Amino acid sequence: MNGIDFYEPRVDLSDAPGTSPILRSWARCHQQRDLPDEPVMLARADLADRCAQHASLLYAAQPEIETLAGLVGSADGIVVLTDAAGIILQTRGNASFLHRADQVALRPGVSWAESHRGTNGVGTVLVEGQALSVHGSEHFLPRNRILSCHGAPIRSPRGDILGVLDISCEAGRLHAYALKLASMFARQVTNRIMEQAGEQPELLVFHRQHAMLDSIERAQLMVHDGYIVGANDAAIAQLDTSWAQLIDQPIQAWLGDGWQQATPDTCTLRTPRGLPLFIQLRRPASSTASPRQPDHDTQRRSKQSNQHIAHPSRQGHGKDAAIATQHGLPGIHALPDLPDMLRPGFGTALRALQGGLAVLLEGETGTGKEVYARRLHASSTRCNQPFVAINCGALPDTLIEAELFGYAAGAFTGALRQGARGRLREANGGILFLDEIGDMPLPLQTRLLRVLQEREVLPLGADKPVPVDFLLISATNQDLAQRVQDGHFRADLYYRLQDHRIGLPALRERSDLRAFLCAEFNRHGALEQGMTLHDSTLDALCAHRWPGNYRELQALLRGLVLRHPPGSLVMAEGLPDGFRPIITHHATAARQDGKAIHHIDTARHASPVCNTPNSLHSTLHALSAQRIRQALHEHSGNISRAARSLGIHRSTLHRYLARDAGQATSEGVAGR
Ligand SMILES: Nc1ncnc2c1ncn2[C@@H]1O[C@H](COP(=O)(O)OP(=O)(O)OP(=O)(O)O)[C@@H](O)[C@H]1O
Repeated sequence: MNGIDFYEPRVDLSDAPGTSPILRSWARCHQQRDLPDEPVMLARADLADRCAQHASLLYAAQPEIETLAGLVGSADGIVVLTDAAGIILQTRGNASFLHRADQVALRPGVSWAESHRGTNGVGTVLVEGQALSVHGSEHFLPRNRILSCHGAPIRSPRGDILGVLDISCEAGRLHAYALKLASMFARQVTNRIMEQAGEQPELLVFHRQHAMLDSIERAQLMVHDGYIVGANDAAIAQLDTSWAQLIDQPIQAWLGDGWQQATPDTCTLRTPRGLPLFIQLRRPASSTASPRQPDHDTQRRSKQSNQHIAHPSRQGHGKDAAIATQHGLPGIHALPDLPDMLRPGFGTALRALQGGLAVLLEGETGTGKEVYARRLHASSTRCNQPFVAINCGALPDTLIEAELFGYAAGAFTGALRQGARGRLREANGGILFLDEIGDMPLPLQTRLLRVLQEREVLPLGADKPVPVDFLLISATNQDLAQRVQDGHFRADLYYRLQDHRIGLPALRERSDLRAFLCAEFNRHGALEQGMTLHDSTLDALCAHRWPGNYRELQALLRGLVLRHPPGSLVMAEGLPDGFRPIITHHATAARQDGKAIHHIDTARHASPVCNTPNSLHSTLHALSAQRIRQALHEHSGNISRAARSLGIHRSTLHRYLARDAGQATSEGVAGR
């Protein structure tokens, strides 16, 4: 049997406790009285949510999983990928062993956290924070002793544990290289996250031996504005340091001035500690600008804002402009998807609209009323005709009449010589969308009612009305019936507008909120940048009220992606003010086929992640809050300048402030 040794599992309990990870784990399991008898598992829908949450990990790990499955599959083994809570996201490999593994619940959706499955090659790796093997009888639970497991933590470039890559096979059939393989492939996942991070930050590769620069042993550093924002474990080992000491430090402190000379061609440098290194710049921050221009952020921001402009789904949605006309744009595929709960009624709404009924969209601000109206337009037979959107709340009183109804030549001083058609006539043949209709001034309501009843417009100064043909969609975030009662809105217009009413649900009412938040986060660039929302962050986001609904969400996600370096595990403390971290000890109810089985204690299992070196550098802890406040004061609140004066990276100061705010908030709550 090539490469397979027979292994006699043995646990030497005579060893002093605490000397081996396996013994420490057994001691923990003995202490824990409520180790569950049955596997703790997620319902299928919850597993799908979990996979959406960890899409960037699954995406980055796929090549390794495929290659490894091919390797270990021939030796009757399987590859297992879990998240940082120990929940299996994916298994691949030998089909007959997959079947056997299924019998011991080594399958997607099951938690292999140590507190659920005892000592094992996933949960114990998470608690110990290191790669290790658990052979046969070393498993705490007798039923798992048919297994040999070799697990290695997958780390984010900032050192947080994102999950475990595990190779499992039958006990007694141990591949001699399994643990080394798992560790190498886990590192390769981190490397890929670093390499996939787009143009920025810069990526430096180094090693003491030239030939190793292209090997899996190569050290990698991500550098942003001269600060280290990510490292793989080979870099940590070669620099003989830890993530906590390295991250957010000036690269100069570790590699000296020589790093400035790094180019795609190999060069050499000597670190301040005298270590000679071969180094290459694998990814310059920008292909056009000099790699180390300080203005990277400006470039990044402008790239984002260009995307913002170019993204068709965001075109013409600005609420600043009172009026927007679009001819057949954007296409339906460019618009955000409708929430599931709105889909069944969409066809009816479209038929009603095309049949000439006035459609009224009601919902809080930012619930997607304009998106819905644009979808109706894009799906209608008038999709190639104009879509004229008028924000009735933003029209200046003086211009209203002329803008909406148009005017005849020479109608008033300053008027265009040839007159103006007015927006209502511009909608001719297409769709008129009256947004924030509840804010329309009363005199205008009277004129609008006449247009709707008679289907003709009388421009200012004209003596003959002009026929118009448009379909009407109105939208409001107010209680129109109440506005009528209060005398602010004409009752007859109110009834004329609502032949067909549609209520748009608030974001917080979405039943698929968790999965939706993950999907939107990925859509905003998190997938490509290897970013993951931590459980605590998702809990806080799901508990938020979202008064600004989708608009607020889009702004938040854009900010999160911009403020965190690629490969980040985004913790709740990294959320802005107002998103109070919620600590849930029984966050996810795990169900299968509708019946409750167990609670998966996500907060508890996430704790190994929280205990790993985190993003805040230790020198920052030493900086007193007062010094930070003083620096901010001295630089009039300018974060970049304050951070520079403190000698830390801007993103670090942002995270510190967010964390500080979070602490202040929870202290405030506790103090009440
Ligand atoms: N289902 C959705 N999924 C993702 N994003 C969405 C969704 N619906 C709307 N959005 C986004 O939310 C933002 C606000 O949408 P929209 O302008 O349609 O809301 P609104 O209800 O018309 O707001 P207001 O009441 O303030 O006029 C837009 O950027 C839009 O792209």
